[in-house]
Amino acid sequence: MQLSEPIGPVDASVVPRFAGIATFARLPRLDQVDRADVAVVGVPFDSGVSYRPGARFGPSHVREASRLLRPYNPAQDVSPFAVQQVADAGDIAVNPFNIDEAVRDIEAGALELAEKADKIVTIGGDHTIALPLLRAVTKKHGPVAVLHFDAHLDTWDTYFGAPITHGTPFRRASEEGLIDLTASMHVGTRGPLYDVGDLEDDKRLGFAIVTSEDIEERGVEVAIERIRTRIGDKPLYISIDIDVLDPAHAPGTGTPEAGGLTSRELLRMIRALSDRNIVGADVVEVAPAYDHAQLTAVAASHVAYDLISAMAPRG
Ligand SMILES: N=C(N)NCCCC(=O)O
Ligand SMILES: [Zn+2]
Ligand SMILES: [Zn+2]
Repeated sequence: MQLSEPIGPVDASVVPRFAGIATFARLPRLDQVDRADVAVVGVPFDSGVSYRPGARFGPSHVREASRLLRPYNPAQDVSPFAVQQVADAGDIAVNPFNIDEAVRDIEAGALELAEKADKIVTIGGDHTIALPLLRAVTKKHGPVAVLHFDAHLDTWDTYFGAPITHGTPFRRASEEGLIDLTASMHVGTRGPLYDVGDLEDDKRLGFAIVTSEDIEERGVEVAIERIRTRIGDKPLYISIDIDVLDPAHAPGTGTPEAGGLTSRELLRMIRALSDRNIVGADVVEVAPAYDHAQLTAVAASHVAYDLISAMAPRG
């Protein structure tokens, strides 16, 4: 925690929210506050995608859409920028032509940032980046419970022989022992797979699953109960692929799947985690070229805001 009062966002009643350079939620930059309880960092990398490219433009698009966020979050009864120092750490900019080098540099960038920030909320970028982010966060916390919101499993083995892609981060992370597989789960999965073996492989790794259909059939409350029981009080890393939302709520993404969650359902699940031990989070796969009226970026910025709110100290 900081000794002095946190420096909050630019006051929208003094400087109109559409003015000035966009940091996340108009927060100070990390170099303006020295250190932070929570740093928001962009990773503009999308060389791991299997379909539509463009998530490299995600961080700046989400920052633009985050101008409208306000300082008090009634859904969690917390002022997330007043009870902890939150700052924008800019981007970890990496080589778009060399995935191995990029992944090494994302991990190094996250480790360097962790010296100045207790927790990191990363805006992607494609889902490949979850692998180096997990490598970094587990250096401090050991294996973490991973709560993975996504239409996809992202535990496939390889694509075109490539082991590090946006469809494989949780396979590699499982193999490396980064994930506490007794406490991890996918939420919101749906849509066509390659083979029934995809699900068998995933189960063998040890993930539990709450599908989009489960949520439709049994409701969000039941899903929340299952999530809370599964993760317990383990150090928790939350990885949110924005394509967990239905394309109606998040069209701006690279591998959209019909039949997904509403943003209201997703936000409700995140808000139910404010008493858990969240050690880091990412929001990935926002691809502005397919977005309309900032629909996807507004959803992603609110998701990041509620993650930061859920990280805030209480009482
Ligand atoms: N991580 C995301 N968004 N997508 C993975 C899709 C893998 C595939 O193309 O089959
Ligand atoms: Zn996905
Ligand atoms: Zn994904």
